Amino acid sequence: MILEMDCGNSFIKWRALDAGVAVSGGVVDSDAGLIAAILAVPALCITHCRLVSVRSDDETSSLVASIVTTFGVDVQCAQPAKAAAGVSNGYEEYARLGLDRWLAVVGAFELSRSACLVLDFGTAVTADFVAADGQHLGGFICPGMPLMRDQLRTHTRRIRYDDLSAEQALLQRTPGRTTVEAVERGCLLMMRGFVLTQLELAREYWGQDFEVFLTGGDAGQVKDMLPDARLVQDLVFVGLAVLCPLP
Ligand SMILES: Nc1ncnc2c1ncn2[C@@H]1O[C@H](COP(=O)(O)OP(=O)(O)OP(=O)(O)O)[C@@H](O)[C@H]1O
Ligand SMILES: CC(C)(CO)[C@@H](O)C(=O)NCCC(=O)O
Ligand SMILES: [K+]
Repeated sequence: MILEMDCGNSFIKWRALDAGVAVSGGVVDSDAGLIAAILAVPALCITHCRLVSVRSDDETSSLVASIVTTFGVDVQCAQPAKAAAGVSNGYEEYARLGLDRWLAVVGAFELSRSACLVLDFGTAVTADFVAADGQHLGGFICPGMPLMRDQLRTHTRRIRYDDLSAEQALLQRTPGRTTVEAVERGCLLMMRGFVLTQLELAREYWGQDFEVFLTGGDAGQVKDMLPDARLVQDLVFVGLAVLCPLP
């Protein structure tokens, strides 16, 4: 079985594949939580492991060490590249492009073989543009919902509310009549506005001739704006499998 992990800034997403099929997986918020979650699944026999991390080298090495010790397997870590799988990295310094973005772009191009706009709604929101010939043009990074709401909560005196009322507030998009509604809906509209500007740019480049890929925890909050977009929650894993093939 292959164990694969996507180590983001807030969460680690993991899953175990048996003959290419996901047999278990989850989302955890710490290394210890990850090991515990995997050990809690009966009859998981991990033989190979691959991961992508946007964390610091120290944090990533420490996670790799825990996996090696606990499961006795080698760990392949996705590495930056100037070009791979038909995609050319568009960054001036290719190694500075976030590896999750690089894998998502490789995954999207693998699935579409056409021009694509890749939108990731995680802790940060990112957009990446890939032309039909595989040239990555670059992209945009801005705060996602978790960062936007935390900035407001941290830097104001009177914005305070709990997670449950936040969830409730997002069920509608009319102007907020409570603080929680005003903040949650305001941040959501920022994110949705971002989507519109990215679409506008993609249309300037490619007309109607491109595919939109959505991924990340908050992708569901914009899906209705893009009926033709492909919501691929495991897009980073698609790219990871392309760049770190395992038997
Ligand atoms: N099952 C889930 N687990 C964790 N977060 C979720 C889940 N479903 C939705 N979310 C939302 O997704 C967002 C986090 O997205 P995601 O997990 O893609 O990012 P991340 O790994 O924290 O960050 P990044 O990949 O950008 O470094 C949060 O706003 C969270 O509320
Ligand atoms: C932007 C994030 C945080 C999104 O997860 C990640 O891709 C990252 O840390 N990137 C490095 C900076 C860059 O991509 O230019
Ligand atoms: K991500």
